[in-house]
Amino acid sequence: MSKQPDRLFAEPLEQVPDFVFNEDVVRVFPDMIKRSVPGYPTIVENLGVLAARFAQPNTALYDLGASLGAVTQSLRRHVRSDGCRVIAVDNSAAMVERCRQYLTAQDSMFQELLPVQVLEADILALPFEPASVVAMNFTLQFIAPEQRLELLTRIRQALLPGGALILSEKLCFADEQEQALLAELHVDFKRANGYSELEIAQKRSAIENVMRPDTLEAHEQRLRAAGFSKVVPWFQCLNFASLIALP
Ligand SMILES: Nc1ncnc2c1ncn2[C@@H]1O[C@H](C[S@+](CC[C@H]([NH3+])C(=O)[O-])CC(=O)[O-])[C@@H](O)[C@H]1O
Ligand SMILES: O=C(O)C(=O)Cc1ccccc1
Repeated sequence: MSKQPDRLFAEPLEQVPDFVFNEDVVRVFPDMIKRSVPGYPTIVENLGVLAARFAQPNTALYDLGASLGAVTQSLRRHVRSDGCRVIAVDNSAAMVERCRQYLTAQDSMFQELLPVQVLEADILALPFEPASVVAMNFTLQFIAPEQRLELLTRIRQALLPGGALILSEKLCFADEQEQALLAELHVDFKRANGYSELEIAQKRSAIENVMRPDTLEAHEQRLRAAGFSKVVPWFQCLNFASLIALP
């Protein structure tokens, strides 16, 4: 399970292809996400702490768009409720294969971890079991905008009273000046983490057609339309934020 530095966009590409979660991305993903998403380690660790408050005995905890299972591992480190199990879902075969290897490694290092099931599936086509916690850590932004409300509505219907959806996303901003400042500060963050101007520019064109951020206000409105009664932002670092949505 070698972890390599992300150099995917280091050399000039004649045409930058759309970003896909393939084997090349899997090999560098832990490095890529840490160097690209300000606050990512803090969000992942605290997601487990937050989840422990909402988790209820004998229920499912979902990690939707689990990638390599960083959130699943955090849930398993922090949630102590009896009879809970984690269902990690991702539609990238390459991610799922490596995620299973990481979770097997976690199992061999710790005792009495929550049982976990890793599903290779499209979350848009997945029937949800009753759940006390649903985590979507930077996944909704990759779902086609016109499908987001229906997905959130199905998640809301699966959530048990007292449970929560924890939703982390890259944000955009209606105010031009705020948008420009936070986008520039995000580029500064990437530079400070060793990405070149070329890497930053090529990555930007790779993700522009596949990752579509919303404003905080759009998230709040849509979560309410999906049936959530309360939306509580608990973290923001530059243009990346995480929200707790209560049923
Ligand atoms: N329709 C879909 N169904 C299932 N999975 C999907 C779908 N669309 C995209 N994905 C998956 O969602 C994940 C998004 S990454 C999540 C990081 C992780 N949560 C982390 O906390 O480390 C975010 C990022 O790379 O910025 C990828 O693994 C996709 O394959
Ligand atoms: O790199 C970026 O600019 C991002 O916004 C986040 C990201 C992180 C990992 C994969 C795709 C997008």
